Parts: sequence; C-alpha cells; structure tokens
Amino acid sequence: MIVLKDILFKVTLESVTGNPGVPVNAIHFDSRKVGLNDVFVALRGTQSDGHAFIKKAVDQGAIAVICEELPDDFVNGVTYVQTSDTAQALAIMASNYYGNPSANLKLVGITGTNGKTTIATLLYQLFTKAGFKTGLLSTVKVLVAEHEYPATHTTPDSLTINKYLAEMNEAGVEYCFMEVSSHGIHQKRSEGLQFAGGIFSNLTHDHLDYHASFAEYRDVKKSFFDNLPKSAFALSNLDDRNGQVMLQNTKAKKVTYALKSFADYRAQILENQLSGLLLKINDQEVWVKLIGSFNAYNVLAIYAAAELLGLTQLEALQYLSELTSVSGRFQYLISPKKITAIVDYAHTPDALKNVLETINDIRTKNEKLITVVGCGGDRDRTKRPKMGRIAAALSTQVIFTSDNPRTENPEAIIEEIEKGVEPVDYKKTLSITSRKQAIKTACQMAEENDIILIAGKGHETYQEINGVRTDFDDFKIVSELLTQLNK
Ligand SMILES: CC(=O)N[C@H]1[C@@H](OP(=O)(O)OP(=O)(O)OC[C@H]2O[C@@H](n3ccc(=O)[nH]c3=O)[C@H](O)[C@@H]2O)O[C@H](CO)[C@@H](O)[C@@H]1O[C@H](C)C(=O)N[C@@H](C)C(=O)N[C@H](CCC(=O)O)C(=O)O
Ligand SMILES: Nc1ncnc2c1ncn2[C@@H]1O[C@H](COP(=O)(O)OP(=O)(O)OP(=O)(O)O)[C@@H](O)[C@H]1O
Ligand SMILES: N[C@H](CCC[C@H](N)C(=O)O)C(=O)O
Ligand SMILES: [Mg+2]
Repeated sequence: MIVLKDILFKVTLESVTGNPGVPVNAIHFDSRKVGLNDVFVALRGTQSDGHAFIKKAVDQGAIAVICEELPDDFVNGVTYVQTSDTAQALAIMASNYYGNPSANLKLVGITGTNGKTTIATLLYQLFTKAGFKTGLLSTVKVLVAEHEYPATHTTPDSLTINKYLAEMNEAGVEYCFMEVSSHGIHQKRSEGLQFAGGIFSNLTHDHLDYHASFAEYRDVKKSFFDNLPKSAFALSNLDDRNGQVMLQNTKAKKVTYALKSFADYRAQILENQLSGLLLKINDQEVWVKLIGSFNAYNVLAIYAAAELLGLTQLEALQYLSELTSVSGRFQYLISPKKITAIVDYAHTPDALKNVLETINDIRTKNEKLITVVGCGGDRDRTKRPKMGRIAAALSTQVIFTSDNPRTENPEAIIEEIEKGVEPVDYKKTLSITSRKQAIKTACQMAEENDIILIAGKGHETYQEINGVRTDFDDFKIVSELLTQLNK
C-alpha cells in the first residue's frame, strides 16, 4: 500500500491541509476517472481548468486533491495539497507511484520536428537485434519488449509513461527509446524521468498554433537538453541551425553528428537509390535500406547513440544494415505496370520538401511525379500555404485533398493550402476533397514508371472528420486501387 506522503516525495509543497499519511489507491488528472481513495491532480489545460472539477472529483471519492489554488470550501476527510506547478507535481508523483521505473533502465529521449519516430523505432529494432529486451514509446505504437500497445500520443501523459516504464521493468527491459514532443515537454509529461541520453534531430516549422513563436518552440525543445543530468549524453545534429543551441546549457556530455559540419560523428552519402543508401560512417561503408538523404541523418544519429550506449562500432554497423523501414515512412510498392506508390508521413513543409527532393533525385525527367497531399484541421494553419507551394513546385502534378479535417471545413483547409502555390505552378494543381477519390485520380493519371506520393498520414489507419474516425489507410487504399484499375 502506498501513502500520499511517499507519492509527494520531491514535490515542492506550498501547503498541506489534512493527513499526508493517508493511503492512496490511484492518481488521476481527469475527474471523470476518479474513484474511491484516489488522488485528483488539477491541471490547467488548453480547453479548461482542472481546478473547476475539484468538487466533482471529491464527490466521486477523491481522498486527496493536488492543486495550484485551494478551493474555497474544504471537505472533511480530504487532504488538500497546494503546489506552484501541478503538471510538474503530477510527473514527479507518477514516477514515485510507479517506483521510479526510469532509473531501472537506460532511457533515451528523441526530440526534434522530424525524424523522432524513425530514430526511436530503428533504435528499438537495433537493440532488439543486439539481443537486449527493449522498449519503445512512439507516435506509431508502444512496445514493451515484444508486447504491443496502440499509441494515443507521440509522448503520452506522465502517468501513462511511468505505467509503461514500470511494465518494462517487470519484463526485464534494459533500453527504452521514447519520442519527446514539444507538447510533451511544455506540458511536463516527461519531467522527473531519469534519462541516459537525449537526441536532437532537427528544428523546422511545426506546431505554431500551440507555441507562440518559433523561438518559443525552439526554447521548449532546448529545455529538454537543459534538464538532462550530467551522467547522460546530449547528441545533436550540427548541420541544423539550432543544433548548437540545444547543447548550450546542458550539463550532459555533448556529442555531435553531421554530414556537412565538423562533428564527433560524420557520415558521407556514397549512393542514394530507391532501394537504399550507401553510407560511409567512420571510414566504414554500410548499406542501409532507408531512402533519402534526410535518412542519412537518422542513421548517423542511431549509429552514434548505439555506440554511446555501449555497442561496438562493428556491432552497430552490422545491425544498421539489417534495419527495415518504419511503417508509413517512405513505404512504397511497385505495381505490375511499374507505377511506384509511396506513402509518407510528411506533414510539415520541411518533411514534404525532403521527400519530394528525394524522389526527384531518383526519378528521370520522363517519369511523372503525382503528389496527393492535404493538411490536418485544428492544427498549425501557417504551414498550409508553405506545403502547398512546395508540393506544387516539386511535383509534375498535385492533387490537394483532405488529411484529418477534424472540426474544420475541409474545403477551407484546401483553399489555404492553394494560396501558397506560385502562379507558374497553378496549372499543375487540382483539388479533390475526398482523399480516396484523390488517390484514385492519381492512380488513373499514372502511367508506366510514374511515381505517386501520398503524403501526410503515413501509418495512420483512420481519417478524423468532425470527431468521428473512420477506417482509412493510404497504403491499403492505393494498393487496392492500383489492382482494381489493373495498373
Ligand atoms: C492540446 C493538447 O496538447 N492537449 C492535451 C492536454 O489536454 P488539455 O490541456 O487540452 O486538457 P483540457 O481539456 O483543457 O482539460 C484540462 C484538465 O481538466 C481535466 N478535466 C476536463 C474535463 C472534466 O470533466 N474533468 C477534468 O478533470 C482534464 O483531464 C485536464 O487534466 O492534456 C491531455 C492529457 O495529457 C492530452 O490528452 C491532450 O492531448 C490532446 C488530445 C491532443 O490532441 N494533443 C496533441 C496536439 C499532442 O499532444 N500532440 C503531441 C505532438 C505530436 C507530434 O508532433 O508528434 C503529442 O505528443 O502527441
Ligand atoms: N531527419 C529528418 N529530417 C527531415 N525530415 C525527416 C527526417 N526524418 C524523417 N523525415 C520526414 O518526416 C516525416 C515524419 O518522420 P517521423 O515520423 O520519423 O518524424 P516525427 O518527428 O516522429 O514526427 P511527429 O512529430 O509527427 O511524431 C517522414 O515521413 C519524412 O517525410
Ligand atoms: N504529429 C502531428 C501529426 C499530424 C499528422 C496529420 N495527419 C494530421 O492529422 O494533422 C501533429 O500532431 O501535428
Ligand atoms: Mg513521431
């Protein structure tokens, strides 16, 4: 049995009214989940303020309330704890409640605008191949050794993170790779975790609906490195203009990687084909099945992290060459009529540019590149025209369509995307609101040796329209359509 006092260990307390020795059942930050003898933590959210639900939580049986502002009326028998930052308190309490599971394994956090899922998933693959029990917390899925759970967030809330880490402890997991999103850092979801290392991939335009400015977005990412302990490594991409910034104030061991700049770990691209990349890392040549120069950065980060975590150069290189691709990241098929269909999760301007440039490097002038792309609703609107401009400039033909419109009007989103298209590219564009119809049209347009890129939704198996999610899988749909159309 665990008592409130133990859960509050290391939480900065302003006042405690009641009995801190009270036994506790579970911790919740959502009043709707509170039951008898639970602790309710009031969080200030983006939609509402958890403090408004304190009474409801107590009515449902909460034995203790953690808040920034005490309620006017205290209920007898309930312990009220005041702290200046409930999100931070929740994260520390979550670690305490689950027995500080991050200290019992080597936890590596990966942050940056693009590449987090790729790096985390491939590190999971690599350490599993090396014979270690490994864990993964990613946008696509959660893995506790080989046991799979669906992912709800890129970085889940602190209670969920610690619950999974505790399960990893039980399963004997030695290494865990987790994505650390900027929302996650800002909402303190990863606070209090004991990291063995942090990796920075890159920083480009995204999430400017949530963060007030690009500088704030950068500083939030930087704070992850600022908070790493001395015992950890901080591995950063020096070719990114903010790579050095991330390392500025960290206490961790600074390690760098780059393709162009001078860095601790360096790589050179020798060949770049649809079947993979031939890289030279530390004077050793290695063939990897990942496509596109941007993936050379991911591979180099993975190699460096593997070595920093104790694998030999030889082991790291051998396992690198065995890695397979990540679901929905440059996932492709070649149809019987030699049409290549690529599904990619590019949902930022930089990712879209990288993927299109990669395809343009590979294709010949006679082969058309037909791009199907949209942008998610209720998310950063400022990236829409940028993505429209890039898609049109770098493709032979573009079909703008819906991504996950959520609560927005899909036609209005498409209009915002179209606003970015340069006049010289107008004739290349078309808009079809139904994503399935857009993919079908692309398949109809495609001829032998042409390439279809379907961007934005990658691994996602649903489309969300007005709060309703229906089955939708870009890769499955394009495969079926090409077969139906006999292409
Ligand atoms: C915008 C955002 O990040 N929202 C996250 C946030 O919710 P919120 O702050 O909006 O919560 P709120 O609705 O204002 O409520 C405030 C508090 O009152 C509580 N409440 C509310 C109602 C009630 O009746 N009783 C009650 O107690 C809520 O439980 C909450 O604690 O905290 C919640 C709990 O951790 C998250 O589930 C929720 O994620 C939403 C669903 C979401 O869509 N988040 C996305 C944007 C996100 O986090 N994405 C990142 C980055 C993706 C990437 O780049 O890969 C990710 O890490 O997934
Ligand atoms: N190192 C990289 N640099 C630039 N673009 C990349 C890089 N790695 C992947 N991408 C592009 O970004 C897309 C998303 O990649 P990935 O899922 O690995 O990133 P992520 O950071 O996890 O994204 P999210 O924030 O949505 O979780 C890929 O489909 C690809 O188009
Ligand atoms: N991790 C990204 C996912 C966007 C994917 C796109 N398909 C969408 O739904 O907007 C985000 O939360 O902004
Ligand atoms: Mg991700």
